[in-house]
Parts: sequence; structure tokens; C-alpha cells
Amino acid sequence: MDEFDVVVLGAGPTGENLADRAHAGGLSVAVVESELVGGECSYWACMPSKALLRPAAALAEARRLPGAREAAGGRLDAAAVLARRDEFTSHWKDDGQVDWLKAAGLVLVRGHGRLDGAKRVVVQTPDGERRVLTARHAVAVCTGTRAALPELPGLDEVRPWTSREATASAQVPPRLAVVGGGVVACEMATAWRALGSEVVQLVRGSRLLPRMEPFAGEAVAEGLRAAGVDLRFGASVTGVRRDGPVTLTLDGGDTVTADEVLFATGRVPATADLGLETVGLAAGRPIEVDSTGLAAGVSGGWLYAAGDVNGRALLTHQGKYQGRIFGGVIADRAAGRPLDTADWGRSVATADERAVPQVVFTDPEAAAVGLTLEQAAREGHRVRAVDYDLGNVAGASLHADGYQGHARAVVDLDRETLLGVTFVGAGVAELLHSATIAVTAEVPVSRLWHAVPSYPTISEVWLRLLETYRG
Ligand SMILES: Cc1cc2nc3c(=O)[nH]c(=O)nc-3n(C[C@H](O)[C@H](O)[C@H](O)COP(=O)(O)OP(=O)(O)OC[C@H]3O[C@@H](n4cnc5c(N)ncnc54)[C@H](O)[C@@H]3O)c2cc1C
Ligand SMILES: NC(=O)c1ccc[n+]([C@@H]2O[C@H](COP(=O)([O-])OP(=O)(O)OC[C@H]3O[C@@H](n4cnc5c(N)ncnc54)[C@H](O)[C@@H]3O)[C@@H](O)[C@H]2O)c1
Repeated sequence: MDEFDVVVLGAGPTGENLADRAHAGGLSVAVVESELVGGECSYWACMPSKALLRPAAALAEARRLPGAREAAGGRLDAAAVLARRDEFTSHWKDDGQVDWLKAAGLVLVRGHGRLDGAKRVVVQTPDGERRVLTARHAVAVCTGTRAALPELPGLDEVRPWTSREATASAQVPPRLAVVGGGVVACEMATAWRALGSEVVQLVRGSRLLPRMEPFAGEAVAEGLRAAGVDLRFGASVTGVRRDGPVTLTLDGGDTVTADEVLFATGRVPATADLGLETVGLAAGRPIEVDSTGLAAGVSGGWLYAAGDVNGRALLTHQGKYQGRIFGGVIADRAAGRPLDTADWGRSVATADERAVPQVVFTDPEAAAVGLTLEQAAREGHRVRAVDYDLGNVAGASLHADGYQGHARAVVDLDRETLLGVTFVGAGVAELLHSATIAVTAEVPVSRLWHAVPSYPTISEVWLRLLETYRG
């Protein structure tokens, strides 16, 4: 039996960060990983998807500039894009991340881990052995999510793509059907269309990116259509069959035929086979935690859950943020050091509730932090939306001919601070962190007047938003 201060289940970005912070706080840490150290993000999510998208964005940007347009007339070289994607995933080998983990002083245990009562983890190792790990202080579950597939008869037999195949495919399918209107669906429709697939995107609802301001989804829809994606709203898939190509039946009776079909229909927490029932929790559900990461409904204060698996914010940067904070909490509690649990304190993940940033890497990009107008109003804030057309900003018109984009700040009228900001347009991804700082630090509008944006950058939109607010 092996004993450690902390046992971490899952070596994705969250588990790595949590383990590192707990170890930096003076604790011995074992990290259990059943697949690749680095997790979904490194091999089948953020990194490969952005590696597929970036060349498409660069080419689209060049085509919006006379002079550059003439030099950028051809199609993307799909083989070169896929080869660069393979470099970013280290050809699905994790040696580099294993080296980091060991250099950080963490002990890697390969295999599938399951809880087996309080502070006990049983690992089924790849060579069939059963290894028991016990934790003196804490077990942290950082097992992430897996793709959710709808219950459609015969779905398994058509071998649908999930986000894994959509990010790792070595071939460009001539025809790709994408089911879903969320982030994965929009990004992957953008990428594979740019790589040469004929793409049909089937959206059950009436808009894209439903968690963002409505204008973001509208602009992304326009961008997809302009790129040649056949985007259909109100289209539910009711049947699937493969007979060479895949045929999808829609609820109105129409059919769609494609070489591959991607179901980008959300995620489920990876908790089905984790032994949660041995500690009194339900399998297959997110592990609910307090803002210090401690799991609700487990006595003794030893079980933590961080990252996608707790359902707070399914993003790598938020998982890493939780990992840093909860890892520190575990070390502080073990040493008997006091926590700082006031809002925005060292020991709580306050940003999860108030200021989650996200960039959707479509063309145009959509970038948002904090609350939308609708969310802010629903939460009872007295708010005003301040809107500005990004195309009127000098830096944006230099960035691309015919630049189209939009910005919205949601102002809390009682405190005169910002509750949320959304940008949509080419190149807005790098603008988002300015908004994240304004929302997180609750910078008063009166002080934002002194944050002078450089001329002529797209950031001048900040000045235009303030002028619009002042009237
Ligand atoms: C296509 C796609 C693109 C994305 N792009 C972005 C993006 O651009 N930016 C962004 O912020 N987010 C993005 N995300 C979301 C991001 O991938 C996740 O938020 C992130 O990976 C969560 O990290 P995690 O460490 O919590 O979980 P994961 O990365 O899922 O890691 C969990 C790890 O736990 C391991 N594991 C699971 N069960 C066990 C077990 N029982 N025993 C041992 N090990 C186990 C898994 O093998 C895995 O390595 C994207 C997601 C998808 C699907
Ligand atoms: N750039 C990024 O930050 C990035 C990129 C990709 C993914 N992610 C994260 O990963 C998570 C997963 O993304 P996702 O796009 O898979 O999930 P999502 O929840 O964002 O979108 C799922 C979509 O599928 C639809 N859907 C669900 N069931 C369906 C069904 N049976 N038939 C048709 N449509 C159905 C939903 O209505 C929704 O539009 C998200 O939380 C996202 O934040 C982030």
C-alpha cells in the first residue's frame, strides 16, 4: 500500500496545476492518469482545435486586405495544417508532460483510479495490477468530461465523430455533418470547412452560442454562411444509418448525407466509473463543490473536485485557476494555516461565479467575460447595455477592409462598474483580457476614462464605449 499526503485523479490541466500547488505547499502528491498526461485539452480539445483553426483565420485575415489578398489566393494546404496540428499534440505522446510532472516532484501512477471509501483509491494499472493508494489529507478528483451523445437508435453503428475524432482526424472528409450549435460545433464547422469539407451544420434551436449575447451567435452564423457552411436551425436529428456514407433523418422528414457526422452535443462528467458510491455520492453526475473545492455531502473534509468534473465552468483556464486555488487550500488545511475565504480571497474561486472569460475561435471570433445583459437583469442588477459598432473604430478599419464587429459592455448602474463585456469581430481574442481585468477588479467607469487605449488599435473601442455611456 502506498501512502501520500494527496492523491489526484486525472492529469489534465486541472490535475497538473492542483498537484503542483499542493506539492509547492509542502505535500507529497501522487497523480493517477488513465490515458495521457495533459488530458483532453492537450490532445483532443484546445490545442489541436486551435492548431486547425489558426491557419484558416490567418488566411481569412489576409484576404480582407488589398495587396495581401492577391498573395493569398489559394486554398489552405490541408496536409500542412494537419501536420502542424500533429506537432501541437506531440503526436499524441505525453513524454514532455511526464518529464514536467516528474521534475515538479510529483509521482505519476498510470491506470484507472477509483475511490474505495474515505481517502482510499484503487488503481487498475495497464499491466493488470491493482494498486491501493491512501491519502493522509485529501483526494482531488480532476477527471474532466467526455462527449455526450444523444440516444438515437443505431448511433454506435454509424461510428459518429465526437470532439476526439473532430480534432484528431488525419483525413479531410469530403462531406461533414455537424450536429449542435455550441462552441465545439461552431469551431469545428469553421475548421473543417476551411480545410475543404462541404459542411452542413444542424442546430436544434434557433441560435448559435446560446450562452453568449445574441449578437455574438448571429455574427458567427453569418460568418459560417459566408464561408459556405449550410447552416440549418430548428433541425433535430431523429435517425441515423451508415451505408458507406452516413444518412441523417431530420424531424421534418428531410435527410442529410455526409461522409462523417460530428455530434457536438455537450459533455458529461467523467464520474460514472469512479467509485463515487463508496463515499456516498451519485455516479455519473458532476461533483458539487464549495468555493474552496471541497465536495458537498462527504464527511471528513477530504474529498475535492476541480475542473470540468465539478461543472462550474468547462474551460481549461478556469480548471487551472481552480487547480491553483484548491491545491493551495489543501496545503493550507493540512498545515493548519488559516484560509482567506472572503470574496476574491486567496482560498476561493470567486471568478468562477463572476468573471469567466471565453474566446470562441470562429471567424469572426466571439469573446466574452462576466454576465450578459439578460443574465445580469435576471440576477436583479440595475443595468444598462452600452453598444458600439467595432467597424467604426479606426484600428479595426485598418485591421481589415470592411471590418465588421460589435462590442457590448453591461454596466451596473448602482456601482458604475462593469458586470460583463462581449466582443465579436476579427482579432478580438486578445482584447478580452482587458475586459476580464475591468470586470474582476470592478474598475469604476470613472477610472476607466484614465485607461487610455493606444491609437490606432481595436482597443480604442473602450473609449467609444465610455463616450456612448456618457452620452
Ligand atoms: C473540442 C474542444 C475544444 C476546446 N477548446 C477549448 C479552448 O480553446 N479553451 C478552453 O479553455 N477550453 C477548451 N475546451 C474545454 C477544455 O478542453 C476543458 O475545459 C479542459 O480539458 C478541462 O480540463 P480538466 O483537467 O478538468 O479535464 P480533462 O482535460 O478532461 O482531463 C481529465 C483527465 O483525467 C483522466 N481521467 C479520467 N478518469 C480517470 C480515472 N478514473 N483515473 C485516472 N485518470 C482519469 C483523463 O484521462 C484525462 O487525462 C475545449 C473542449 C473541447 C471538447
Ligand atoms: N474556445 C473554447 O473556449 C471552447 C471550445 C470548445 C469547447 N469548449 C467548452 O467545452 C464545452 C463543451 O462544448 P460543446 O460545444 O460540446 O457543448 P455546449 O454545451 O456548448 O453545446 C452543445 C450544443 O449541443 C446542442 N445539443 C445538445 N443535445 C442535442 C441533441 N440531442 N441534438 C441536437 N443538439 C443538441 C445544445 O443545444 C448545444 O447547442 C463547453 O462548455 C465549452 O465551453 C470551449
